[in-house]
Amino acid sequence: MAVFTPLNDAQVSGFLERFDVGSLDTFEGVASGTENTTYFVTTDRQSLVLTLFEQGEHDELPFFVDLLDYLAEHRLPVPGPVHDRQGIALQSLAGKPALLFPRLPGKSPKQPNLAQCEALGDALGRMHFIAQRFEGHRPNPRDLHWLLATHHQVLGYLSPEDQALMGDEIDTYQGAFENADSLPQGAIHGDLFRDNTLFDGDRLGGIIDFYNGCTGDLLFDLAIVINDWASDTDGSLNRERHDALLRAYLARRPLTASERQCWPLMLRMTALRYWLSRLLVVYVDPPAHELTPHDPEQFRTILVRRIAEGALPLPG
Ligand SMILES: Nc1ncnc2c1ncn2[C@@H]1O[C@H](COP(=O)(O)OP(=O)(O)OP(=O)(O)O)[C@@H](O)[C@H]1O
Ligand SMILES: N[C@@H](CCO)C(=O)O
Repeated sequence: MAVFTPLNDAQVSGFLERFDVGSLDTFEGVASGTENTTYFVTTDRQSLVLTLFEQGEHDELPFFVDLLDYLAEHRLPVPGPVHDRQGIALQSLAGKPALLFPRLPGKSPKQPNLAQCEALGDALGRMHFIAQRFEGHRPNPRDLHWLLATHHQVLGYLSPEDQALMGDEIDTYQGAFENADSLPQGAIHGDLFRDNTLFDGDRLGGIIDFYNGCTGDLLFDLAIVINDWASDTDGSLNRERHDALLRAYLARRPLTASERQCWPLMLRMTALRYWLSRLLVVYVDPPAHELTPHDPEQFRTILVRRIAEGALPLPG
């Protein structure tokens, strides 16, 4: 369902001629994905991914290209965009902005094992370490300001208890984060769920889908990852996955005192960030296609657990 723009053989072959990647063998639309059109393309030389951008702010695409270039240059497992014969990555095809990527190996883990959690923690720690020196800038579109400005849109769909829960939480974050010492900032992925990683066995083949990438608190990114990778189905933290991921991360980038202090609340704020974004998809801005939206309740459950149980001790 992720082929919003159909392409024919002539369009794809003509497109590939702009690059030094060989000539077209086959191409097929990719069914997963919800926002962009994605094709797997094979040439006589390599496997590639062609993405056409269907929505979003197209003037932000250079930020994503620069970030992926930068991370790939630093040997992070990300798909560095292929540049054409003139050195340009960002293209146009069928009237849409288009990028060509190497196809990375592996598939997304639904239930990551401890070696996979460790591999992801290590890569994220390395990524955050070097991302602090990335010079591009894009404000975090899903930070506390966004929560404050947007949550009113869903309150009318919630029970009185959930309205109070959401409102009280946002008040708490405001009080705490606005008075906290500043947190280390850098380029962040912004949505590093399991389905945005590819694993070949225990080896991390790649981190993909950087289109929520932005400049923000590194801790925000880490909390998103822990809530997705280390939550059990009842929302509570799974100590083994939590420790495997964080031990590897902290070996690459230790947290500051201020980050350690903010950690329990950051886990709550990023849980609420997804509760809210999923509620917006369900009630306010449903997508034009028939894919089943992600369940907001899952992140309400995680939020309630984090409030009741707090964070686990950081390993080491
Ligand atoms: N470089 C790559 N290597 C291998 N597979 C890829 C690559 N890029 C994308 N894919 C595959 O294409 C799918 C869709 O890509 P992507 O996640 O970028 O699309 P999207 O429409 O933004 O989806 P989402 O719903 O995750 O936001 C991925 O789930 C993955 O299977
Ligand atoms: N990772 C998001 C969807 C893509 O932005 C979610 O689970 O709600």
